[in-house]
Amino acid sequence: MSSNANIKYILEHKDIVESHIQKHKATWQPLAGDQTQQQPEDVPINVFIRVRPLLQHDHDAGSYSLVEVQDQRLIHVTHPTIRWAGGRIATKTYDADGIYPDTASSDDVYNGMNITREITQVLHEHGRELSILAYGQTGTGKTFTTTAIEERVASEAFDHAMPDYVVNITLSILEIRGSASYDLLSEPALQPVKISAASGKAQYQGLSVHDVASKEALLNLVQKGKSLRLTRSTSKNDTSSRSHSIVSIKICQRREGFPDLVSAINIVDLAGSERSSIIANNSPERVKESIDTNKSLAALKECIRARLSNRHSHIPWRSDKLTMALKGAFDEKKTSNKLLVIACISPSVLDIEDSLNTLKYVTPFQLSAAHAVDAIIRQRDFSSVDDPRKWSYEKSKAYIARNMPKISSLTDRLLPTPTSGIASLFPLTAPEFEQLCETPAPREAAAPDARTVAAARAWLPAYHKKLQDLAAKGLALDRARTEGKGPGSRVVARASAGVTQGRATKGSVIAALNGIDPTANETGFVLRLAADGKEWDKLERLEKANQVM
Ligand SMILES: Nc1ncnc2c1ncn2[C@@H]1O[C@H](COP(=O)(O)OP(=O)(O)OP(=O)(O)O)[C@@H](O)[C@H]1O
Repeated sequence: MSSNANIKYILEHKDIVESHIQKHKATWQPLAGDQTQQQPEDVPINVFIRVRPLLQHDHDAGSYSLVEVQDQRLIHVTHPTIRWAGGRIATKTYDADGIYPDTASSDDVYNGMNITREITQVLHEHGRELSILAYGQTGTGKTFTTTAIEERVASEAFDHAMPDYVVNITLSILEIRGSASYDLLSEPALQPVKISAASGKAQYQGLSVHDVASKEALLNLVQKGKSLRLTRSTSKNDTSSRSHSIVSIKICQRREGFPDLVSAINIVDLAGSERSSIIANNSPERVKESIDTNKSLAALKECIRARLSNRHSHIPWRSDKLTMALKGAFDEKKTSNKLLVIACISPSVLDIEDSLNTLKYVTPFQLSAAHAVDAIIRQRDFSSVDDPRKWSYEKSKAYIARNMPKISSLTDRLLPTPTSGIASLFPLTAPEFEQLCETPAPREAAAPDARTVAAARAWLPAYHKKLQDLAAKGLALDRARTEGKGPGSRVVARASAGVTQGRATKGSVIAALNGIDPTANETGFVLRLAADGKEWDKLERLEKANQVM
């Protein structure tokens, strides 16, 4: 089923989805006290997640939130999907070093990310580099978040400098647009910058460096430079930044008789990631831009992964301009350098695929030993009163039949003797067990009532019309392709005959929908909707009883 059709269905069935979310909430397991703590300081990367509020365009579309923040380490994202075979609602849990719900202020985020602590360390150690990187789909709050971070970093870079040292701060802002790079502070504006890799680091040709004497001067320049970033209107954001911007603040501290302390802070507002299905509907220029963006985000991921692996893997930082510019963040030799990644996500139904993609991208950047989700699975014991391992044979069998229809045919193998309980399911891992439990129960048969019959009668003409169009289109397509001799033509002809003679059955509809007509998914969705999603079986019985045909 197409993604739009899926979303439409989810929007229209908010009650079902919200009831699933409530049920899932009842199963939340709190983290043990020590697991709620921030990760230790001495890891090279920390990952944070910020959820933006629903925006006006979400409300206008009737959207709602599928994201629940449990606490500062755990977030749950519900993902309903609709297929011909039925709907499925699953909730996935992710963890991070800090998670900020839509109610969190930018100060909450800044404090939670411990940026003040990191800046103090940067200012006290020669050669240390801090990189703060905002990642996420377009329109999720990366610029909103990095702008607030820049404001506070601008003050703290001055405020937390070493006492008795003379402080000299410089600023440069680089913009990377696909394969080209520009100086956002040059005069005249937007001069190209050549980035190359030499002597183990990025070299810039044409990037201007500006002295800043105060917090205000620094912020003015940042605002001026970032206002020149390439923006376009996208479906999610009227002023979407279509480039990566890297604000680099270098701090040089001098004191007579002491070695100089030179350190750096990079604040990176990445271009929004986009899914290929969205990219495909755009102009060739936009398509290329998005492909370049996605390529550089993929290169970034490779470098971060390589940095985290314990195998001293080769770090492919030369593979892209972005990774060259952020080399310090992956430099294994500079163990005190730190990368803070903040993933920005939207809670809206409209964006759920992208939000999941963002979480899938960033959460592996944590060191797995400290993963809170792993910890929960480890700590979970099934010793509560309702411990499934202690269920009787009957209770276990009934549970499988009710909640796990996909494996109910295996019940005899799972529960081979009357003394076996659901514990026979183990050694399924806890997540596998949960996954199975999430499979929706089969629909219950109920006699069609008068309202159902009336509803079915009301939509039936539209249903027939749709099928006729579909069959005609399918036939034409097939004729053109096979001159009426291909195997598909017989299926279409049968479906078509069924339709035109008013004998459409569920089988002929599915035959017509499956693989013959390019719009089959959408049409299938219309039919499902017309049948109110749950009414298909009832309808079939009505058809059989000739009540509506
Ligand atoms: N936490 C938040 N609270 C209130 N509004 C927010 C929040 N996060 C984002 N917004 C609003 O959402 C819109 C999009 O935010 P922003 O431009 O920062 O997104 P972005 O991720 O940088 O997008 P792009 O990648 O397209 O540039 C803006 O109108 C912004 O004000």
